[in-house]
Amino acid sequence: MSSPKTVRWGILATGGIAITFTKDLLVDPTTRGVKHLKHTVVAAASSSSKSRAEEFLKETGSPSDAKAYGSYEEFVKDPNIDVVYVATPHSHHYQNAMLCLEAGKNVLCEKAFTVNAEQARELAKKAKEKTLFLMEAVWTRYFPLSIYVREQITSGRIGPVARVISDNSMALDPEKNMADGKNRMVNPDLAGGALLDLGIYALTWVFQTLYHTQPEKDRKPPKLLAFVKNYEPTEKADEHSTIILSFPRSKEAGGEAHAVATTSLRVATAPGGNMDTPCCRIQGPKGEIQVFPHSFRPTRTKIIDSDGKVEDKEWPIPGPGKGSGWYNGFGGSLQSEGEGQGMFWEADEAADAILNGRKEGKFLGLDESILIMEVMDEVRKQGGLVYPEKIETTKYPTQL
Ligand SMILES: NC(=O)C1=CN([C@@H]2O[C@H](COP(=O)(O)OP(=O)(O)OC[C@H]3O[C@@H](n4cnc5c(N)ncnc54)[C@H](OP(=O)(O)O)[C@@H]3O)[C@@H](O)[C@H]2O)C=CC1
Ligand SMILES: O=C1OC[C@@H](O)[C@H](O)[C@H]1O
Repeated sequence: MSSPKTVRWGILATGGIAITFTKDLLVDPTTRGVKHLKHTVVAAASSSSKSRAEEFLKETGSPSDAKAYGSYEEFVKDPNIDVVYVATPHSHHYQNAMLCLEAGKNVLCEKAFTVNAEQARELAKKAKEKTLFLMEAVWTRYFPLSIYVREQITSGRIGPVARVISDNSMALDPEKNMADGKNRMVNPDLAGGALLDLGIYALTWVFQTLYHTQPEKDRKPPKLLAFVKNYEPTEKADEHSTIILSFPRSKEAGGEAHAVATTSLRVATAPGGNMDTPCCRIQGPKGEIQVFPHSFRPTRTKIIDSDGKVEDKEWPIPGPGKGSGWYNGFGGSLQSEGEGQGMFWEADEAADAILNGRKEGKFLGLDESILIMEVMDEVRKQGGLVYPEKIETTKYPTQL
């Protein structure tokens, strides 16, 4: 077998998820059975200072010759970078990803892809114009667990999916943990709120089971009805959103299917850390597939056939040894020995695409990312949630 090809990553921003992702990236791919590619980190950039980027490279165990930059603009000029991982808040994705694409870099951009669908369309257009790879980093889609669930659906195990109930909620106690309103989870200037941060996963499960499993030519956008409750102290970020969706499908494909997607930063899918309640139920006439929390990093499925037979499966995330641990998304990293976070699977997909000349993600292409942004635009429209113009704009460059 030929030796593995190495893909050279640049990390844009040095916050919580950038640390977690980079540690996962540097886990030996053979520990998860990947032999044809390797990842390395050649550069990192911090908008705060060059010294922060240096500290980040040390903290993540990046190679000692990786270059530290104190400016994103300087960083994107580095000729050694094959692909940039964009790890800034949602508000900044459009400007930062556009900066990378304009500089000729492939991009893996954190979720939510952008603030609105128009920005997502502009990024897709630019990537196409420059023949570059661009993918929204919805890591969960690349979990073996997700692949298995989609295969169970397409193989007809539960019959045509009739209904999906999906929740991603975390009781973050915002008054206690985010009292000054500056935290990215509640800060309107950073496109905060449950919908874009957590709701995207509730929608991910709806879309990857009801939409992505359909043959491409049969996929149709859903109609929806939404309710949004704003977080009172800032009034411009949602504390929960509830979305009812109806997916049109041909009679042969099972006819119209329904979904309910809920998200909250006030109440939890797994209250008190109790993981026994499914975060997603995928229901068909021949049975039900249940996925257990958290919906962004699930590690258990249960399939209950209509005759009552139960298949309960655990999906441990491979290590080895010290993985990145479990990042709770608002300032802390809980180290768990032996497990990775599971972000390496999306990194493998991005690297594989780049090595093979593919321009989009296999399990989440740009059209689907754009459609999900359109759904979130509609939810915000129905709920009256508008972000500041400077982060909704498609004008590039805009100083944020
Ligand atoms: N896939 C997943 O599991 C997760 C994904 N995320 C996503 O990752 C992104 C970042 O989240 P997270 O890492 O938790 O956020 P953090 O606040 O921890 O980090 C964001 C980083 O972005 C940079 N940045 C640039 N401009 C700003 C600004 N005006 N305000 C704040 N930060 C800025 C900073 O890095 P610097 O100073 O170095 O430039 C900062 O450290 C979000 O899109 C979020 O949705 C978050 C958690 C989990
Ligand atoms: O993507 C995410 O997954 C984990 C959550 O805790 C975090 O807030 C979110 O950004």
